[in-house]
Formats: sequence, C-alpha cells, structure tokens
Amino acid sequence: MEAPPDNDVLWARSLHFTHPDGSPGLAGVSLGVRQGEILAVAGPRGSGKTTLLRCLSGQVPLREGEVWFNSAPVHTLGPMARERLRRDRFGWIDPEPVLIPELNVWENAALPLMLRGTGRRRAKAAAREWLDRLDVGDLARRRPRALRHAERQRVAVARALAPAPTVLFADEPTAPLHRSDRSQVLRMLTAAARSHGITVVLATHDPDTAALADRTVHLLDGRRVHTLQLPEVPDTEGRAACSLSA
Ligand SMILES: Nc1ncnc2c1ncn2[C@@H]1O[C@H](COP(=O)(O)OP(=O)(O)OP(=O)(O)O)[C@@H](O)[C@H]1O
Repeated sequence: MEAPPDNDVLWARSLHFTHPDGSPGLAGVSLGVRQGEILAVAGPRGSGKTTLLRCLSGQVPLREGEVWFNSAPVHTLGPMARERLRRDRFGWIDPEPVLIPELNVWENAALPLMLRGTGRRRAKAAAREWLDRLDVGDLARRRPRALRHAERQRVAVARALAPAPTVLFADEPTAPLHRSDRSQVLRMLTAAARSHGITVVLATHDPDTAALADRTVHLLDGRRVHTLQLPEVPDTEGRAACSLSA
C-alpha cells in the first residue's frame, strides 16, 4: 500500500462506488486535498459530488479504492473507528438543514462539541460565538421549528464550524439560502475556514460558489474530468468566432 504525499490532509486513490441498488456512484476518482485548502468539487446534478464527499468522509464503506486522512488509512477502518473519526475530526453541512427539533438553536450548534467531550459551558460559548457571526445569535433560545428555512441553514453552518473540524465537508451548503444571503454565508464560511486553518471540501454546481475555492475538481458521471480554460478574447473577436461557427 503506497502512502500519500505528506502535505495532503486527505488523499484518495481510485475510488469506485456502487449504490446498494446497483446505481453507479463513482468510477475511479483520485484526488488530494492539501492542509488548509478550500477545494470545490463541481459538476452537474447526479455527477457524484455527494457520493464522493460521503466516501472521503468515511460515511460509507469503500469496496474499491483508498482514502487516507493525515497519512493514515480510512478505508481499512471499521464502522466504529470511522464514526469516531467523523465525530472528532470532520464536520459536515448538508444541502438541507437537519436540526434536532427537541433542542433549541444553541444546543443544536453546541452538540458536536459536547459529543467530543467539551463541557456544556464552553460548548455553549463557542456555539453562541458562531451563531452571532452567522447573524442568528438572537435566535439562540428558539426551537428549530420557529426559524425560517434559511435561518436553520445558518444554524447548521454554525454547528459545523463551532468545533473547528480538521476537514469540513460542505455539500451545497448554501442551496436553501436566498441568492442575496448566499454569498454572505459563503464568504463567512470560507473566511472562517481560512482563519482557523480548516480544510474544506465543497460540493457545488454553482460556478460563483466554486470561484471562492482555491482549486476546483470537476466530476461527470462519477469520474474526474479536466476542463479547459480558454483564454479571454476581446468581445468582438468572440462574437466573430461565434458567427463563423454558426
Ligand atoms: N442512495 C442512492 N441510491 C441509488 N442511487 C443513488 C443514491 N444516491 C445517489 N444515487 C445516484 O448516484 C449518482 C450520483 O449521485 P450524487 O448524489 O452523488 O450526485 P451529485 O453530483 O451530488 O448530484 P446533486 O447535485 O443532485 O446532489 C446519481 O446517478 C444518483 O442518481
């Protein structure tokens, strides 16, 4: 088994994944993510972005391929060890806010910290700090059902950032937000990641979102594809080229 490069916090080789019903998920994806990097995983709907994030974060067992975290193999870990790794080192943001209805907002945001063993008082302070940064601090005592959809997603982002995970997996994290909120939350997320040295793997089909990342890998039909950056051409030349090919 060949070990990954030292400066990659996450490294995957030849990931293949088939869903339980036989649907193809990934067909041989390899990539490395450097410490502190914000990596966008871009591609159209159904291209395998969520599946890739789930494989990289140890949510699903791999049948073929390797995933390494900080030079230690993840693909050979059993379910309990993968769960511990996810709890202690990884954060996750879903496209839809999934909060615990019985807990209030700050308890939801503090939960991952408390599951790691942080005391209630410190966890609450950290949660409230992130809720404030995401402009939902004044809702801290409300139950999720009393919040708007976009507010619940801000709470989910605060919850993911509060424990300062080593790697944050964000699957279309701003999908439920209004367009005007989207860039503010994304900038907040990327700035927080940079200032805390959090590595981010960000699935998106939105080029504006991908533009905030340090690097983008593109998926199509469960495979990595390379996109060509065409050189900028003056508008008139572009139009001429278009009309020539028409
Ligand atoms: N639980 C599942 N069972 C069966 N097939 C699935 C399952 N989840 C995803 N798929 C299929 O796997 C392929 C990749 O899906 P995936 O959700 O990873 O893509 P995606 O790029 O994240 O798409 P989206 O942008 O819509 O979330 C698709 O063909 C999808 O229909």
